[in-house]
Amino acid sequence: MNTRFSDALLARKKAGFLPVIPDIKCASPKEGDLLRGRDPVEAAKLLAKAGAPALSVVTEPKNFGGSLELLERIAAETKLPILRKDFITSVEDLKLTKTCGAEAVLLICAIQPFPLLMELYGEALKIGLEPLVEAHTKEELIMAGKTGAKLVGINNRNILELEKDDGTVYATALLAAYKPKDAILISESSIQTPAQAQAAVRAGADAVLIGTAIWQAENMRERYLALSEGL
Ligand SMILES: O=P(O)(O)OC[C@@H](O)[C@@H](O)c1c[nH]c2ccccc12
Repeated sequence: MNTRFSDALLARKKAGFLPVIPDIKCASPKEGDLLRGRDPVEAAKLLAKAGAPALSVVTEPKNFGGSLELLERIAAETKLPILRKDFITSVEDLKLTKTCGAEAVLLICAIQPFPLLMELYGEALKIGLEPLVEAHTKEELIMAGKTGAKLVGINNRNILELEKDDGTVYATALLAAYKPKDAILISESSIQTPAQAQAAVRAGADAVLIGTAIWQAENMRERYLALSEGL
């Protein structure tokens, strides 16, 4: 039996760590190439060894340099529950997500009307994927609640601007009060320091999702460990 994505986060929290989900992201529209010669599969393995309870893999190719092949390789080689991060808008895409070995899938409120979001949410569950419903505004969080989401993300940046804006964890602090009751909350994007990760948790997040700050570190393992401290 594979571990569920959300259970892995809660287990890490119980063990006394701040659950940090590393985002395996090859490039960012804001920062450009993030790999700087590193192999993303090796980096995923290194972060798994450092204690990451779960991973996120961005598969969008044009702006983020990802691929489904990358997802497949990381799922096979790390055995961790993986979230597929992309701009998913069809049931077909959900099926592919499962085939490639993901446990969870990102559904972004901002990119689809509510009926489609609802359909994708239901289909994801049927296929055996845990949906992470991502919001950036109060309205979107309320929309996430209406889907019945148990796993909710607050994106501190605006994904519609391809995250070129400067987000701050303040977005999590402002919006956390509107999260669906009993949902597990993940604060995503623009978290750079241990203090910011801790601030997101104080604001109500159960876990944080961090890409750029880990990739920009000279020593990814050390940066990962520093961000996970202090629960
Ligand atoms: O690199 P950062 O600022 O730590 O952010 C990671 C992640 O949250 C961000 O890349 C992201 C959030 N939602 C997305 C949807 C698609 C692609 C990427 C994303």
